[in-house]
Amino acid sequence: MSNTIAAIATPPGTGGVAIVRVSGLDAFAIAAQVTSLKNFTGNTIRPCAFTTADGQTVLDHGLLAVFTAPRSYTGEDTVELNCHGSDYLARRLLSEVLVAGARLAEPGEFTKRAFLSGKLDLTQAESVADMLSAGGNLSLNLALQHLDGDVSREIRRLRREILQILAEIEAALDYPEEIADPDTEKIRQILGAARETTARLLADSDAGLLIKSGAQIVLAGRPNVGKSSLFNALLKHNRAIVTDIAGTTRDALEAEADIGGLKVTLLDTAGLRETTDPLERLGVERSRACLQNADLVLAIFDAASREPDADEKFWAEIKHLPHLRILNKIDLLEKVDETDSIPISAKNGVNLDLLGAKILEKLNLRRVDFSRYVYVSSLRQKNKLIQAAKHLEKCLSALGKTNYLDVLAPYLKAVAAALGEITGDEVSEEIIEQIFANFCVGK
Ligand SMILES: Nc1nc2c(c(=O)[nH]1)N(C=O)[C@@H](CNc1ccc(C(=O)N[C@@H](CCC(=O)O)C(=O)O)cc1)CN2
Ligand SMILES: Nc1nc2c(ncn2[C@@H]2O[C@H](COP(=O)(O)OP(=O)(O)OP(=O)(O)O)[C@@H](O)[C@H]2O)c(=O)[nH]1
Ligand SMILES: [Mg+2]
Repeated sequence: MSNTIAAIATPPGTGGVAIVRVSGLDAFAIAAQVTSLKNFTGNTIRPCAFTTADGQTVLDHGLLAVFTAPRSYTGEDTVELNCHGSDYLARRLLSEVLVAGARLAEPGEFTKRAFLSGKLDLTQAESVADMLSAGGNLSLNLALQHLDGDVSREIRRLRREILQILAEIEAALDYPEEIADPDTEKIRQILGAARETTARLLADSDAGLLIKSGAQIVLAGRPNVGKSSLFNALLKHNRAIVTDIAGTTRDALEAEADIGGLKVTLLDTAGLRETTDPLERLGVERSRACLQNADLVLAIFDAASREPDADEKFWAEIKHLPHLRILNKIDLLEKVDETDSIPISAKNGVNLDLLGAKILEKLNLRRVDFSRYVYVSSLRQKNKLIQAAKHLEKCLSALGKTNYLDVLAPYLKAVAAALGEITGDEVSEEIIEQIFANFCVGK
């Protein structure tokens, strides 16, 4: 099987430009067959003709980007055929590249090669997929932090300190005559600091995971309180039908919005009330199902039409869920005197920025600061951190009980192994396969 891989790197459909990527030992030989160029100099992009593999028929006039190993994304010789952005043309060029000797890349295989050649570590490689799915400024900055290697640097620094202690203990064990036991107090200090760092990383990982996945926010309330109006206002377009008839929304409506840089899935639901209308009742059932999966429920009340009993009944359903209380239609009031709710007017767009800030605060994302902290953002990384923290605890408790430092060695090794799996410094082939299998073709 050829070692040289190829794929279309751009999405299907019509666009300005489409890119066919080719990476591996035969990349230049293949490019010589399917282009009018014969010499390939690294870090150049040149106009040329793209042809069939037999060189007989011109298919397009485009640009060829050339990267010579190891100075490329994959670390291998790479060419990128930049053709006119036709789906057909890109697929045709890819098939000529395959005729010329490449094989189709597997999902994530370019990035996997970048990892295997040491261009990216595992947290960086994982972040490439996160860059592609970033749906707001927060998730973009989070992915970028991983891509820049900030997370790896912090994890590697921790791991180096653990390995250093391990080395000192083992040296003293191997050469008891010449090398003194390392200082217990110093070890305690280093391990204590490592415990603090892992605890901080774990505490912040929920923010990282939420930023990456985006939050599910459900708009709930009695009929006619203005759920659909707020839905439209947050989306900045009139997606949902708004009328003054109670029971307008039947099915749950779902749409993506950007709230303070956070990617959010907003769900507009049918107003919650007892009803004999079978259609409306199905809608109410759906509303209740949505509530259970919400990261946050916006519990909306109507400032102009309070119905204490009905409001209380609705509130009883919501109050045990993560929620914000919202008082809508404040434009109809002379003065707002409720302090436990966020006063807004969905219709006039009043206080929507305040609502956005409160949403971020409620989701614990208000203090996210990429310039000061790193955020673990995958369950895989988080689970490894939990393992590292567990073994660190064992080290610290053993350290309190004995002066024989060699009992620490297996725990220290386990900490280092868990940290090494995060960055990919100690990782099995199986895990690597699993990570890259989730990528798309061409990445
Ligand atoms: N056309 C194109 N655009 C792209 C990519 C790509 O592969 N091709 N990328 C793919 O995701 C991203 C950019 N990532 C890249 C990272 C490193 C190198 C690279 O050639 N690095 C060399 C040379 C560095 C240099 O000359 O300064 C190296 O690291 O040695 C290329 C792309 C986004 N845009
Ligand atoms: N004055 C005022 N009217 C509002 C405001 N928000 C919504 N309304 C009006 O309230 C009525 C109901 O609004 P909707 O957004 O359809 O309410 P809903 O909660 O989705 O209602 P259902 O789907 O029936 O449960 C409409 O006539 C809106 O124009 C507001 O902030 N101020
Ligand atoms: Mg509605």
